Amino acid sequence: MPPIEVMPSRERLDPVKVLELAEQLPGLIFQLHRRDDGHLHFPHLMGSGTRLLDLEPELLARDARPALERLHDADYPRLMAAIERSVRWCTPIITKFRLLLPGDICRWIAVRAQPERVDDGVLWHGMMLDISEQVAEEERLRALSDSDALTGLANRRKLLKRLDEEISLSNRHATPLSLMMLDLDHFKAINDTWGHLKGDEVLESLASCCRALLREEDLLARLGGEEFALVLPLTPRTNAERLAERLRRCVAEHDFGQMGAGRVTVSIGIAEHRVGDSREILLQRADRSLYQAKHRGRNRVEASG
Ligand SMILES: Nc1nc2c(ncn2[C@@H]2O[C@H](COP(=O)(O)OP(=O)(O)OP(=O)(O)O)[C@@H](O)[C@H]2O)c(=O)[nH]1
Repeated sequence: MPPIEVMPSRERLDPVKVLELAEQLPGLIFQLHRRDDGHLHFPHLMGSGTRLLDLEPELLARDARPALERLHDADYPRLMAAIERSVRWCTPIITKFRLLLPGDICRWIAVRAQPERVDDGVLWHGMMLDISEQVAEEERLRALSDSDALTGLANRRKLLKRLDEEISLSNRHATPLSLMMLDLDHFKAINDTWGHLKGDEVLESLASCCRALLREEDLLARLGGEEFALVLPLTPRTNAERLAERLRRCVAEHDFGQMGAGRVTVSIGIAEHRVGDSREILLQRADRSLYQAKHRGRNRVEASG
């Protein structure tokens, strides 16, 4: 048997074989040219990824627009800005974008391209790879790391992140922001009397009860155990108090199955953000209000702000 030449010398490389190999590559390799007048086209496109585009390479060799028109609306300006930055500073393009394909299919594509100045503009040598599966996995993991397994609500981590964002918006635009802390009353007794599983059901029902009364932009999170928190953007203290009273009543009147209505109650503490205060201070003030609600008899709302 003749020996297999694993790595033939460059001179003896068969150009046809090299082209065949390039066409088999997952993803695609390309050259993108930008003329000084801004016109973009792909002089070369190769690899199995060209089939994904479903556009004639000859067409794209003259004009890149049919491919660019397939970009997701939110990604088009970002990619154009990355191209312009690359032209200006001669830095590589390293980004990802969504491509909308016929049949409402959306794929995430990673691109990496090295610019080179040529006589009439800039020429990039690059590659693109379909990374939709990795992006979906990343999103799944992110959702898991941001949510509470029992109730499906946001967890403490997500709440703190969102609170930071809302505090910064409230500071910048002087818009109202309230934070609510909710804690089930005598939950230990519920567990002890009806069992831990029933306790879990109560926590899940409480989450649904609250969710039904909230706006899209409100964020309800389970901080742990029987303690919940609610971020209320654009909500002054008086409105938060009204909502808290509705939540309190909703829980007190809710029928939690075999236990009967009126056996589960919640205490609620509210604090309205004061411009300039830190996240920790807002959390402490809401906690203090909750403590007062417990101290003054439970199944009630207290606010500071
Ligand atoms: N079923 C269930 N119970 C939990 C969970 N996490 C914490 N708990 C229980 O919640 C109870 C909380 O008890 P405490 O902190 O004494 O509070 P409480 O009995 O609600 O009393 P007050 O808050 O003062 O009204 C404990 O018995 C915990 O075991 C959970 O995920 N599921």
